[in-house]
Amino acid sequence: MKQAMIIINPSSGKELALEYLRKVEDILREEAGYDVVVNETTKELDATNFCIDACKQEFDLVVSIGGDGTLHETINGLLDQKHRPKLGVVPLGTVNDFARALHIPLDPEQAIHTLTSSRLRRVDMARINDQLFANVVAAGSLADALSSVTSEDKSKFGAFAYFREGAKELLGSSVSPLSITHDGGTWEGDAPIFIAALTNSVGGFENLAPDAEVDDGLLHCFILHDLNFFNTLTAGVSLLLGNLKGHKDVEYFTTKRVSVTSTEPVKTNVDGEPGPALPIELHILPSHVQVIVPEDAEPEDE
Ligand SMILES: Nc1ncnc2c1ncn2[C@@H]1O[C@H](COP(=O)(O)OP(=O)(O)OP(=O)(O)O)[C@@H](O)[C@H]1O
Repeated sequence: MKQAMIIINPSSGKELALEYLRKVEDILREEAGYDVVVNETTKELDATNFCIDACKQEFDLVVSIGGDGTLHETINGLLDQKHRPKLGVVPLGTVNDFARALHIPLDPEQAIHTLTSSRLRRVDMARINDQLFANVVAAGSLADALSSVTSEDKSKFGAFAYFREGAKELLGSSVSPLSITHDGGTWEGDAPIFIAALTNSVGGFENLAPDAEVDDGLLHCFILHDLNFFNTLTAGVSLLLGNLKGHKDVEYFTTKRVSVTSTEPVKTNVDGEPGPALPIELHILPSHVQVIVPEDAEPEDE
């Protein structure tokens, strides 16, 4: 019989996570014909360890029920594994970038029904030092400011919580000396932030990297530099309009590999959570995981 593991963060989804759990179990058992194991997380890294078990025991499917934090921890269980189960996602977080990028419904009830879809999409992941990420890495003082956005603010303001925190930091015009080496050369200079995105949805802004496809085998990178008060406002407008890469103070490139170093201590943010300090090395892992997407999802599916 096919084996599915549900990894659920019971603290996500405004206390409703366990109610959704029963529905996911039912649909996987009765409609999709899986033998189902349920693992509830109680602390950081539980989701990673559960997913490692699912890989070692060659499960067919892992379903992550929770926010982007739980999803990020779950996909990290896939690191360096020979057998990688298919992935199902029931988004219960406040931003849910990964689900947005894959057109998985943000309504949990609808997302649960998607789990019976026969459509799979191969999705790129990327490696940063010794971990994986599914969505975005940001480095610089601005990235550090974004790490301080609370879940409460995210629920209240959505993507604007990041924008608000970012604008405050930019007004303080703190920059980091960065050296960024990618497939096309090296960029050196002072910048408040470097961003490498895998999908078009970053911090709930579906327009940050509109060209990024989940399976294009590329990291879409942005370096914001020379940002003063006026430029910050225009960069904000460009971000909302989806043409950030065309802004005069934004360097944009795509690459398969990129390394970022600094002569100063610089922090990073990985998939919305605090990440390792510089130096960092990123490289793309094309089509690394197969994700269940809605039957009517966009192209390039199997
Ligand atoms: N039982 C638990 N209680 C509290 N925290 C948990 C529990 N299990 C896991 N966690 C931690 O909570 C973190 C955040 O969880 P998750 O992203 O699922 O929810 P969220 O904070 O509601 O979502 P978002 O980040 O989108 O606001 C996880 O990265 C994990 O380390």
